[in-house]
Amino acid sequence: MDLGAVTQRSALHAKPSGLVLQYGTAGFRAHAGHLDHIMYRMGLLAVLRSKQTKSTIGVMVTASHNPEEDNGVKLIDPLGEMLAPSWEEHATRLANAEEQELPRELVGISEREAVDLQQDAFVVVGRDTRASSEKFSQSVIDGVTALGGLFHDYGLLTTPQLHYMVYCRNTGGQYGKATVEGYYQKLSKAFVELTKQASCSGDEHRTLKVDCANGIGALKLKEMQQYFSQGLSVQLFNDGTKGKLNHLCGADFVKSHQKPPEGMEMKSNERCCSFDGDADRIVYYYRDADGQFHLIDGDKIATLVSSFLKDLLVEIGENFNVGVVQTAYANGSSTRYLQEVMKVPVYCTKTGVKHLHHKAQEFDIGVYFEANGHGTALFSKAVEMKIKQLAKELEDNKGKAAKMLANVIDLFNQAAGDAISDMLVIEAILALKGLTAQQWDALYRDLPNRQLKVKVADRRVISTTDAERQVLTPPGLQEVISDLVKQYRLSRAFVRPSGTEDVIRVYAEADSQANADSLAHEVSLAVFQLAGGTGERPTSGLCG
Ligand SMILES: CC(=O)N[C@H]1[C@@H](OP(=O)(O)O)O[C@H](CO)[C@@H](O)[C@@H]1O
Ligand SMILES: [Mg+2]
Repeated sequence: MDLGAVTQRSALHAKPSGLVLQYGTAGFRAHAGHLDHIMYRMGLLAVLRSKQTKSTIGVMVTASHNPEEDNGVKLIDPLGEMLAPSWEEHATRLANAEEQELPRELVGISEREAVDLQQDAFVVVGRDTRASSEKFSQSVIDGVTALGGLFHDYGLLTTPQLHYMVYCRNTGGQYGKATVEGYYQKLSKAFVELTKQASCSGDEHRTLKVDCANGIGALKLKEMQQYFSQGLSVQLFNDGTKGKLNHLCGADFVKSHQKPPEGMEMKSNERCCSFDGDADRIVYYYRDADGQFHLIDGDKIATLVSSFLKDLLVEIGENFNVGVVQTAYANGSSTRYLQEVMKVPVYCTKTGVKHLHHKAQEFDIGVYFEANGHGTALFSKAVEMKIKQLAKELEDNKGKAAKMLANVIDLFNQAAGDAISDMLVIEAILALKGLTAQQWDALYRDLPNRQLKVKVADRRVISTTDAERQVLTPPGLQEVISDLVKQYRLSRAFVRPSGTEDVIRVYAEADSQANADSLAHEVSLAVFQLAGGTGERPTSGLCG
């Protein structure tokens, strides 16, 4: 390791004194002014991880749905997955080390992780459309080359596209070609094949309105649309030509405010969807004939997808085990519908896609979605091979179903939740089933719910268990929450420290919106009192 080069260059990427950042649920995120040294150091860390795993590692520069002024960075592990937890700790240590400590930290990580320093390293880099992202990707590359690593800079990519590239590169091209063109072709081919099988009753040429959050999704969807235009026309809004990234638009805005994005013209009963700023989340929505807005979130996407997959499995007569993975934020109605009506086993994990992804890998077919629209479906290798073989062998309706399944497998991005891939999956399913957005929405009715945020002096005072549904500390808080919940019908509430913001998140649901709001408010007050709230006491009627 040429530690001289590391030190020399680190002076060009100086750490602001006193700044402490943590590798959280989605890597590092902060105001862009605080991040240059982090980028450089993540380039260094990616080299060590690449040497240790003898694989290509990804580094994505993005802050997803956060404001334009922020930025962030995360590492992508060999199979397109989020960075392993023990390396998250290394990332945090490296990020916070003083400059003169850097060489020692790098040696320490290499020793602890038994990194073979003679091994070559290869890192792929991608970035979103933020003004600071281009310069930051250069800082990452500075870190990579300081440790002698080789790299490929993909430039502008959606986050899931970079996950896909990493996965392709580390599986010898079996998963697909590791180019943007390869991604477009693989997904579009599967989509066009699928929609050819649809009877297209009524809606001969399908159209969809897409709010791209003024982000990278707009650029990539514009490039890609010619590949799938046979099966779907997309009309892009908030494409970045005028508006500001994530400002009053995008999947996070629509989900948390439960209203349409600015800048989109919605006619009644038109199917619309929103991506977030790095295009790894998607939510759908429509306005009914009375002008009322209806959100179709990640829970309903998981329901649509798993019911479609189950029907196809019944048709071909295969009894694979299908599981759905959610977090505590999943609407109670969705969990009940999946378990009681669809008879699908449902599991709850901690928030953050890495937890859902790992759980989903335990099934033959694992479908996972966060309520906010981040998710995908995973198919075990054995299942994938079996289905692709059946698609060749079976005939008639069974053969048709097996071919559909084979195409759906290719259409999902199994490396990560992906707004573009999920959009095409959903559009194909709706076309094949002849469903309108309203009919999809009518599968079950969401329980009214409310999310709030509470500021506390130190959010680590709240610890949780049972997939974040129960509070362990501070003492007494869980009892208060349980008592409050008992005072409402069909109610549920939990609190947890956010992994991406310095707040405690409060979630409540109940039989009416007024009751969900009131329960969320009372729980917020309990958090404020028992967990060291700062600033103003929570007032009722606040939307988190
Ligand atoms: C309630 C909620 O939506 N939480 C989000 C948010 O995490 P927090 O730990 O709640 O801040 O950001 C994560 C990363 O994007 C995402 O995975 C997660 O679902
Ligand atoms: Mg995102």
